[in-house]
Amino acid sequence: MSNRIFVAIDTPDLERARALATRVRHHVGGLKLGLEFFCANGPAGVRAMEEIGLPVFLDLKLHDIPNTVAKAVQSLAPLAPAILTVHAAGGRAMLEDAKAAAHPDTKVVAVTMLTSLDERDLADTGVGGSAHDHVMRLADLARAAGLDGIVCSGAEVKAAHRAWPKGFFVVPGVRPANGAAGDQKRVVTPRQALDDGASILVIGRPITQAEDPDAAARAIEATL
Ligand SMILES: O=c1ccn([C@@H]2O[C@H](COP(=O)(O)O)[C@@H](O)[C@H]2O)c(=O)[nH]1
Repeated sequence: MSNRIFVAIDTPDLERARALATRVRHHVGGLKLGLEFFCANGPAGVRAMEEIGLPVFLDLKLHDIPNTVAKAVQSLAPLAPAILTVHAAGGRAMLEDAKAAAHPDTKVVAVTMLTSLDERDLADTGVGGSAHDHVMRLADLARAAGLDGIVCSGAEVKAAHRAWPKGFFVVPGVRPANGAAGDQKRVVTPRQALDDGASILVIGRPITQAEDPDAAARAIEATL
């Protein structure tokens, strides 16, 4: 994949999503559709976005008992997304069953620790220790369960890549130098994330909220 930016199309409005994706399509390598889009538009919306001709990453962060997640992944298989997310915290059986139920061409990746969280948030959920250790633990679990890779922040990707050289590493929480972090707490620049081993970068608001999304995507691409 020559362009490793997946633009996060976070809107419930299909027409806006289509317009945005069409506008930036020459400066990104794929489209990331998340819960906001999927809850509003469902599989038909995903198919409409696939027509734009870029790989689609379905970021649904599935997390439930193994049987429920496996059935959900099975229902999504006809869409054959390039990438699909589940939560690593669902445990080994859930991860194994999700991978087994997915379309064979879909990379199933496990969300480790959301980039909007820091160590204080982690402690609030009853998990002690560092973000680094938590991500590494969940990365080990994802690998043992046969997944293709993980979602982590740029702060952990170097260590995760070293421990899992063949893993696929999705890095959100990416901001151009001096870009507004918004609700993201573990943030790195696109260049840093790639240098440290990211397979793809997920970038939303720095592109989609820019006055000229096409120019913003082009400017980020130029830094890579
Ligand atoms: O840990 C995670 C996992 C997923 N995301 C998603 O990535 C984008 C980021 O959007 P920005 O506007 O660039 O902040 C968004 O769709 C999240 O759902 C994440 O941010 N962190």
